[in-house]
Amino acid sequence: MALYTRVSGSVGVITLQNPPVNALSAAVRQGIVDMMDRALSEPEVKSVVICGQNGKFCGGADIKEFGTNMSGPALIPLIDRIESAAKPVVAAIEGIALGGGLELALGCHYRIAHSKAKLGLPEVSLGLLPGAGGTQRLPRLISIPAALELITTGRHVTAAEALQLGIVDKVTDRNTLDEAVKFALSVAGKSLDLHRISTNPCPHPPDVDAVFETAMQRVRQRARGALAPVACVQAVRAAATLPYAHGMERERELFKGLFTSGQARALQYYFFAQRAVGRWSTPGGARWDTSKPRPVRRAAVIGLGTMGRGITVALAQAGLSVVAVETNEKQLTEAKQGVSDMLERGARRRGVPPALDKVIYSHKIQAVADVDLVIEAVFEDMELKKAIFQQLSALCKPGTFLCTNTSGLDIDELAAQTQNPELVVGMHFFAPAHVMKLLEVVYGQKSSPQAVATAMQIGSKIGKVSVAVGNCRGFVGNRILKPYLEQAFFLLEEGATPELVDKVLEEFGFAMGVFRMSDLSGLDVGWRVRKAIGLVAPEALTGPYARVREGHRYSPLGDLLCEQVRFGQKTGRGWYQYDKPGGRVAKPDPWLHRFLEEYRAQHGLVARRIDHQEVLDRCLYALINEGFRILEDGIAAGPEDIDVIYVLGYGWPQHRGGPMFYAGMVGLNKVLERLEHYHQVHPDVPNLQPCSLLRKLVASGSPPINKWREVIKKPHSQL
Ligand SMILES: CC/C=C\C=C\CC(=O)SCCNC(=O)CCNC(=O)[C@H](O)C(C)(C)COP(=O)(O)OP(=O)(O)OC[C@H]1O[C@@H](n2cnc3c(N)ncnc32)[C@H](O)[C@@H]1OP(=O)(O)O
Repeated sequence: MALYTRVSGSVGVITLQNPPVNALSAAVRQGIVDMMDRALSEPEVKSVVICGQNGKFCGGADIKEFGTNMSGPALIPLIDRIESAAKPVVAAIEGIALGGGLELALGCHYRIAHSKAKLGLPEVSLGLLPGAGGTQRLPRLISIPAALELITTGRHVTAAEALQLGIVDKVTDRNTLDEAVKFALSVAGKSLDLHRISTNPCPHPPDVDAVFETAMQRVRQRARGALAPVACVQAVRAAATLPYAHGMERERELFKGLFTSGQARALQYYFFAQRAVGRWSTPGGARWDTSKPRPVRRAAVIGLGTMGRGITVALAQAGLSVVAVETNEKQLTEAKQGVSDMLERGARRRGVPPALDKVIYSHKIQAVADVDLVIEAVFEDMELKKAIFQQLSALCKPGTFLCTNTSGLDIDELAAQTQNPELVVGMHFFAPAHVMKLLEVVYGQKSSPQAVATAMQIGSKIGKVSVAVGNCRGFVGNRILKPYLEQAFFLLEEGATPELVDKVLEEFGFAMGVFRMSDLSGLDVGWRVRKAIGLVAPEALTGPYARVREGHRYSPLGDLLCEQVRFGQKTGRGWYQYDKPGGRVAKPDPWLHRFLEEYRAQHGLVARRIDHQEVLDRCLYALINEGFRILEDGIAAGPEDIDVIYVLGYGWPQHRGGPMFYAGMVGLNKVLERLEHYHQVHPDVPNLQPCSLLRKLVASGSPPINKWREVIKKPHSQL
């Protein structure tokens, strides 16, 4: 709803009231209409101010209303009514003016913002475009190139940048409402002709066609199949080429197309999923709302390889004091330089002083004695990690949380090395650790609720989306990755090439196909893990057992490449070739094609033509099937956890919501039917055998994703 008050005798103040972000629900829209009528009809009122309750102007349309039978006044006529009012209307922007909230402000004649406010049109990240005149008013106000950039990226701008761009008229450090009222008094009775943005012409750059062509190329490249960014460019083009009324028609038409799209549903699901993962729970009954984190002032990082350096930077940038330990003197010297460079680069980008003084370096593990939390980030070797956990347990002050950045080793085995296993949790970062938004917080059998809560809180403090998951080999992300990789290898054995598989996955929207990704992250990483668990044959096997492990089909292709020191980009050769070690541009490699032919001949495999659909089906459905197993095992509390992990950590396209959401979109019965088919063709591949939770869901009538937890019936259900 909206509240109306009169201040200073002649200013009508309309306050939007809809916590937590004053979203434009039906009740708020109705409130604005009613209060505007009142303000315009009271003869004593000479000007109007619109503001939001609790220091937030407006977070835009109420996303929870999308997909329901929307009632109440429509936003476009409401904004038009404000703009055409005969009395000046001033938006007093505190906190946020986003999406429909900024569009509402653009309908006002003036905008005053607090210096800490953020403004933006982020609809593109919800699969939409600004559909209440934003695509037509913003270019008229700030120019086509600037509007294109903001609308196609959804970027939030600071009040200072908004002032520079011309989005707001004034920025204040004082009480925004008081300033807006003063301003409203000063403009009462003045002509509003130049302040009705929709009546102004859209300023044309001389090379307008080139501007749109470049913008379209850029969004198509970045969008990887997403519809909204493309529609945003088309809508802004309408502002540049059509009169306002026709531009609005075009905006409405494009908005309608997006609003009902699967992509918009997926992105809106993903928006809420990212928030839902914060309401974590464990099968033991620990929960986000009953577990209190302990404050962490000083942390330590053990091991300053690539991951340890990134973690150090992430912690220091968030203001934590860090003791960075590396026992190898040469590595320590390099790490000091590397961490300092990263901190300086990050500080330059963010316009703040570098947090160099937050990091103390040491080559002695004893330096951790006084910290509140340690993150071990040494080489992925269980024996080495065990030894370190024994040392940490003896050296650290009582109560220090001991965390490991392992990407898949057993947390309980590490916890068992310590005197206080309840203090041990996994904190699995993704490379580069100071950049990637994802953190898997892995609880073991004995992890205390406080340890989980503390790791989750550190995650949010350093800007990560943290997901609490159970302990199993590979946790959630790497466990799901395994059957996906496995299918990709099998497809090569059967006749595909890395180029074909990658092309299909990239067309689906993955940031990178599986083989290009593997070359980037290094083939040797998985090889070492496979060796440690006894999957890699000590010498080249031939005959029927060469491609079988533990009674199931196994592809040694990755191992064979590693034996040739083809580790990917770092060695200049992997599934592709690169112009030099460390090169980035993947080129098809005739050597690899010959190698595959010889391999097939050696193992009596006959290459067949593999179509795109089969590549997609087998890679994605094997992955999704493992996702259902993870839910069944209670390793993830709900499908949102898996989806957020896969989007943020593994390049799954956001506009497809995540693998579990995608399964629901495709239809669970179709996923089941395809898995049954492929398992029949490949009975020696257990990962293709449909999991019983998937069967159970289909038998329950394939409920929507927000009802899956009722079928899973795990104790830590949150939905
Ligand atoms: C003809 C059609 C006309 C107009 C169409 C207009 C389209 C739009 O306006 S679409 C909406 C555009 N707005 C946004 O995209 C903003 C989305 N929100 C955010 O980015 C952030 O929430 C934030 C506003 C920057 C606040 O961030 P933070 O302080 O970190 O809090 P959160 O945890 O993110 O949010 C708190 C709480 O609020 C819920 N929420 C936020 N925005 C909305 C919204 N627009 N509608 C409904 N609910 C919203 C959010 O989900 C959180 O609640 P949970 O219960 O925890 O999920």
